[in-house]
Amino acid sequence: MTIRVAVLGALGRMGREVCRAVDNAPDLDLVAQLDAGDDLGDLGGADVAVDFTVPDATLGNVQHAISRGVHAVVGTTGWDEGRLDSVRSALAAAPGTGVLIAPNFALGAVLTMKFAAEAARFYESAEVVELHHPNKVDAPSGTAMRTARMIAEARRDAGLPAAPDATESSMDGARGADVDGVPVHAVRLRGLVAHEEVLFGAVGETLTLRHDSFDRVSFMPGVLIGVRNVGSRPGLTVGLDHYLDL
Ligand SMILES: NC(=O)C1=CN([C@@H]2O[C@H](COP(=O)(O)OP(=O)(O)OC[C@H]3O[C@@H](n4cnc5c(N)ncnc54)[C@H](OP(=O)(O)O)[C@@H]3O)[C@@H](O)[C@H]2O)C=CC1
Ligand SMILES: O=C(O)C1=N[C@H](C(=O)O)C[C@H](O)C1
Repeated sequence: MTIRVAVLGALGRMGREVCRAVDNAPDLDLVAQLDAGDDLGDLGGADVAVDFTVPDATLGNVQHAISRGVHAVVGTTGWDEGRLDSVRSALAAAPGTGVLIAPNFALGAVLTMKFAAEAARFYESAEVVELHHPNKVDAPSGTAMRTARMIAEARRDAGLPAAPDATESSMDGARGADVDGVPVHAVRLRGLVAHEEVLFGAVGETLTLRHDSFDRVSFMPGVLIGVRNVGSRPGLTVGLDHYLDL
């Protein structure tokens, strides 16, 4: 059966790539390409809406899709617990509808988060460095924030104390953003696409996990997994790892 797909943010860097990937998939039909200022209407009669827009717009877009019984696959960043709760409330009135929100659709990035969560309990120190193209509007990246939160949760579960840090005075920002107790540093550099390093330290050793997306095509296999499966996963799912049974 063909799945009809609407792309929101279709003129953006990710949206253009998603339109190409959907166009090239024999089992998918690209029925709507919508961008800022467009009336979302009935989303072109889509079964699934894919959202790569901006943090300020994505919640409204998802609520619009849910209100029409259209499943949603969302890569846009800027989600916090309050916004996720709004999605859950909207879904309560549309029990058959599925929403997948994933901060990163690159398989290597999903694995990096998983490996980071596994490694966290063995190390005294952990920090995250994310590196992106300079047109990115948010910092830290959604991926880095999720990685930091997964590390923090694993550290708490293992009963680890705060990582040692004797810094008494520093310039603003020098120690990065504090995400659930894990320092997260953001680099913006021409030439980059999307990259992340997770640094772990213990006495006498370090472990570095690194993932690089050199091209936005790297996100497409994950997006298509989302599009093909969201219809059979009602409710809200956060993270592509759940669709991969990791
Ligand atoms: N989960 C993942 O794997 C990935 C997630 N991302 C995230 O995806 C998002 C988009 O990234 P990127 O493509 O680089 O950004 P872009 O700025 O290139 O694209 C966003 C597009 O959305 C449009 N837009 C703005 N508001 C609306 C609206 N209300 N409805 C429809 N379209 C709208 C923008 O139009 P205009 O420019 O006119 O405002 C623009 O064309 C970011 O949050 C980014 O972090 C990025 C890569 C991978
Ligand atoms: O804006 C981007 O480019 C990216 N955004 C996502 C994020 O904030 O984590 C995913 C990836 O890092 C690329």
